[in-house]
Formats: sequence, structure tokens, C-alpha cells
Amino acid sequence: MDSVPESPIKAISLTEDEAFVESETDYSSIRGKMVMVSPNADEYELLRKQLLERLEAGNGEIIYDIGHGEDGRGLTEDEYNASLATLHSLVASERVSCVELRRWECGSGLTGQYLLRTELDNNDFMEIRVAVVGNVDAGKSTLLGVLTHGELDNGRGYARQRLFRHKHEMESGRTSSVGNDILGFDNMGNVVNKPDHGTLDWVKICEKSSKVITFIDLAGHERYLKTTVFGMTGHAPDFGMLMIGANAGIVGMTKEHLGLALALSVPVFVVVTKIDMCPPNVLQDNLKLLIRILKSSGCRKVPVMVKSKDDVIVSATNFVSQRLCPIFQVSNVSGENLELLTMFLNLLKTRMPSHEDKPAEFQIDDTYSVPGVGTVVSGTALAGVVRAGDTLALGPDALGRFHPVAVKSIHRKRMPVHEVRGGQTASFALKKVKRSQIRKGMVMVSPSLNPQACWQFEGEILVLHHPTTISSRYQAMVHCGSIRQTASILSMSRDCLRTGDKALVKFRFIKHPEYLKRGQRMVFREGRTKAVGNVLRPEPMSLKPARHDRRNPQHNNHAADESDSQHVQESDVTAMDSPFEIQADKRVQGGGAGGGRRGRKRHDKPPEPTQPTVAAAN
Ligand SMILES: Nc1nc2c(ncn2[C@@H]2O[C@H](COP(=O)(O)OP(=O)(O)OP(=O)(O)O)[C@@H](O)[C@H]2O)c(=O)[nH]1
Repeated sequence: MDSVPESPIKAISLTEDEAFVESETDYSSIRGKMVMVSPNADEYELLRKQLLERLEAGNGEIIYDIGHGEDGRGLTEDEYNASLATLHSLVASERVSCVELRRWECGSGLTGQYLLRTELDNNDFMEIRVAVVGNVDAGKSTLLGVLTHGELDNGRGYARQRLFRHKHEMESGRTSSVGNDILGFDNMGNVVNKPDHGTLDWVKICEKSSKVITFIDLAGHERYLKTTVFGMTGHAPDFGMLMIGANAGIVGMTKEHLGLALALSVPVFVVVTKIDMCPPNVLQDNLKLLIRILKSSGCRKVPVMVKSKDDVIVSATNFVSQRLCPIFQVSNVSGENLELLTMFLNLLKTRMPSHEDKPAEFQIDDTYSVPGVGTVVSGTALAGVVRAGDTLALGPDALGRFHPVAVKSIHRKRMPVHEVRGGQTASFALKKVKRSQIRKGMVMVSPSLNPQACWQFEGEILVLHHPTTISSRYQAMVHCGSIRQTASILSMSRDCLRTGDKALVKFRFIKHPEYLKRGQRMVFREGRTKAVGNVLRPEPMSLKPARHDRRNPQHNNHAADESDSQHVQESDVTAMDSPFEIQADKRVQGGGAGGGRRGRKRHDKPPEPTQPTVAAAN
């Protein structure tokens, strides 16, 4: 049996390759030399340039090593102090803060690591999204309550009370919806959350923060798995925090949630809670099982027990690699090890490139009707920059069209801002659009992209689990970004699919066309059946043959399409499996351009695909 590793990582630091980002500048004259000790003017300029390039590549934040001189030997105390003075001088002129993370003896001398963070304006901050998953009662809401409100739990649900959003959650103690909580850190890594009579002012937190962690609190109960999957795909988390109760161990949905994060390539760290109330032998057994699962061929992770600040720094710096899986053991009641977890969160870096130079793309994950403001959409900017006043193409609607819509104002975490960049979440107040015209899964993109909707797409999928076999016409929910819609399999590269099989599959959405992009990760699931994969080839609606073509006997595939459409139509209503979706559907159809529900009969034809257009604003 695997033994629990005892902080196996020692003083690992950045490799040369990581310190020297890809650059047009030739840094060979300062590479591997002790130039920090007393650089001449040219060397100083190169150091400055290199620092700025690294900060840009690191989205405004890096960990800087001091003391890696020639032959990798450490520095004498004098050399170290001189190097540190050079670093302070480099950052002083650049509005970059510098915090010592650690300094240690590495055999032949001193080395150290410093957190450099670009100082941002009052209304700007780095944003990291952490999806919080784990089985019911693992302590997810409690941990978030403790971290964001700074007050320990009593073991009987005290801390989580602040986070529940619905009355039934208060009563049952169970999270059912996707909730967001934020934890802000200033330049020096201090937590800025200061609850006022138990409530947090998000705007104040954002103003004081250089980095804001958004926790996407996902439900632990199997009943809410659909919501959990939506949170993992639609909210674009940078990382997953898998919570496990020390005494319960890996039970219920824990493996399902871990599998989901792995399938979506979201790096995961584990937080084992309730260590205050767990007998040591039970804790050890549960940790051993956890480690065995993480190391197994299905996960191929390198588990690391985080027990000291050194472990935190090393695991945070190496975390984006996806292989490492840091494990924290905490108590929400005694507060044990919470400072290590907090330090780790402060060091996390966003995984999502901002692609600021690309055309704007924003995926909608929720809609609101705000009195006095009007229609508001929330979501994630995937690329580009959106500024208040910009006009973007909103769609696709039920007929696959995109409509120009103006962004009246922008909020980030409830704070008014002028712009939002790729990688950031935001809410837009929209001009002259009814909430009923918008649904989750729609996008707002730059008109220059000439967006096209598709009813059909080809994907490459791997079946993670299915009790029997999947064949053509099988229907399940496709989750892709914030898209969540039932799709039917039109054709496959194999006759049938079983657990473990990979195939090329052609899907068709059953309710409305969607905006898809090549390479997007997708999950295809129904109950415990789960397949994951990538969108390979969205088929823009314009590629679909016109109606009269379908009668042409030469178009065998199209005939198949037609019968599938019929099949799809028949299952249209039965596929809606939650009252919420029916509501959402009614809203879309009701306000929709041409998609009126009007109690469509089972033999009605599905909406005829039309040429995608950026329709004129109504
Ligand atoms: N003793 C002890 N109790 C804890 C700890 N963490 C959470 N609890 C208690 O465990 C219970 C369940 O915690 P929750 O935070 O509601 O669990 P959850 O994972 O959010 O559950 P769902 O919202 O249903 O998914 C509550 O009564 C908490 O007070 C801990 O570290 N120690």
C-alpha cells in the first residue's frame, strides 16, 4: 500500500528555462551569471527588460529567484543583500511590489524567492476562478464561509449560513445553485475581506485587491450534478478545489467530481477538512486511498502533502503543470493549516491567456432583469477587450441569427469598470434587449468574427462510462462552455460505443442552434453516462442544404438528417428534464424571433435552418 508522502519536495526553484521567457532579446550575457550582485549599466538594463517581459508573460505576477549564481551555488550574505538591493531597485521604478516568500541555505550559500506583483489601478485586479467541488457535507460552504469572512466554524453549520442563497438551502444545509464568493488579496498578499456585520462589500474588496479569487461553489449532491457540470464548463474555472471530509473519505460524488475536473483538464488541489474530529487512523487510511487514486493510471497525478510554507511555494509555482496535486489537511473549526491554504490561494496564477489583441468574445452564463437598469448578462470574456459603449453581436437566437447589441455599462464583481479583458468575468447592462431574448450559452462577440451558429457539429469523444452501448440517435446533454443543451447522435465512426471507446461523432442539437468553436472541450452526459471530448468541426448553418435539396434522392445523408430531425422533434419536449429548463425555454421561445412555442405539435417540423445573419437591431 502507498504510504503518505511527508513533504517530499525540498527547495526546488525556477529552472533557467522558466526564468528566461521566450524573447527576441538576447539574454545570454546575463544567463547563469551572478549579475544581480553588481550589474553594470548594460546588464542592469537587460535585467529590467527581462523582468518586464516575464511579468507580462505571467499576467502581472511572477516568483523571482535570487541566489542562483554560477554552478547553481548560493550566495554569501553580502552577495545576497546586494542582489536583493538590485531587485528592489528594479521594481521600484515599475510599480511592482516585492514580497519575500522564503530565504534558505542551499548547502553552499543563500538563495531566496520573492513574489513580484504589478500594482494595478483601484478598479483593476487579477482574477482567479476556483471551482469548489466534493461530496455533500465535505465542508465546501463552511470552508468558503471561513475563508471569506475570517471567522471559524462551530462544527454545526455556523460559517456556511452566510453563503446559502435560497431558503431551502438554509433549511436543508445543502447547496443547490452555482454560487460565487470572493477572497481578495492586496499587493503584499494580505487578505482584504473585512465583513461588516457579517456582510461583505464586494466593491470595497475589489478596490483594495490586486488579486481576487472567485470561488465557484458547486453543489455536492448527485441531484444537482447538472448544475455542477455547468459550473465546471460554463464558468471557466482556472483550478478545481476538491473537498473531502476527513472522516467520510472518498465517498459519493468525490470520484465523479475529480473525474470531471480531469476530463476538462482543470488542475485540481485537494482540501481534506474536519481533521479536528477525525481519529488519526481513519485519516491515514483515507489519505492513503486518496493518494492511490491520484496516482492511478486514470489520474496520473503527483500528490504532494502540503505541510509547510515551503511546500506551499513549491506546489503553487509548479501547479499549473497539471501533474502536481497539492493536498491540504485543514479544520474549519480549529483553523489548523488554513494559513497554508490561504497562502497557496494568494500564489495561484490565472491559466487563461487574455488574448487582448483578438476580437472580443464573451460567453453568457446567466441573465438578469435589474430594476432601473434593465437586462443584464453575466459571463466570461474569452478573448479581446470589451468597453462600455461597444456594440457586439449577440446570438445565436432560435433561428441562428446574431443581433447587434450595445453594452451600456460593465461591472466586474459588482464594481463598475470601463472595460473587461479576456480571462475576466463581468456583467454587462445591455441596451434595448429583453431578458427573454437571451439564454445561457449565447455569446456576444465582435461583429468582425462574422459569427455563425450551428445545429450540428462533429466531436471526438471518449466514453468514460456507460452501462451498455451508445448508438446513433442516443440523446444526452452536451455541456460546452456555457452551452447546456440536449443533442442527439446522428452518426458515429463506430457502430456502437462502450465504456472506454473513442470515436468521431456527429451531434445535432435538439432545441436551437449554438455558437461553437473548434477545439472547445465538451462533456456529453446523462445520469451516470459520461463522455468527454473536443469539438472538431462545427457545421455552420449555411452549410445545410436548402429545403428542396433534401428531397433529392442523391443526398442520402440529408435524408438521414431529415429523419433525425423528425426524431429530434418527437423527443423535444421529453428531453427537458427540469422545471427550470422549461421556464428558460419558454422565455426564449416567447420573446424569440420566430421561435414561438405556441404548443408546437409533435409532428411539426423543427425550425428551418436559415442563412446566419447579423440581423438589424429591432
Ligand atoms: N468539526 C468540523 N466540522 C466541520 C468542518 N467543516 C465543516 N464542518 C461541518 O460539516 C457540516 C457540513 O458542512 P457544509 O459546509 O454544509 O458541507 P458542503 O460540502 O458545503 O455540503 P453541500 O452544500 O450540501 O454540498 C456543517 O455542519 C459544518 O459545520 C470542520 O473542519 N470541522
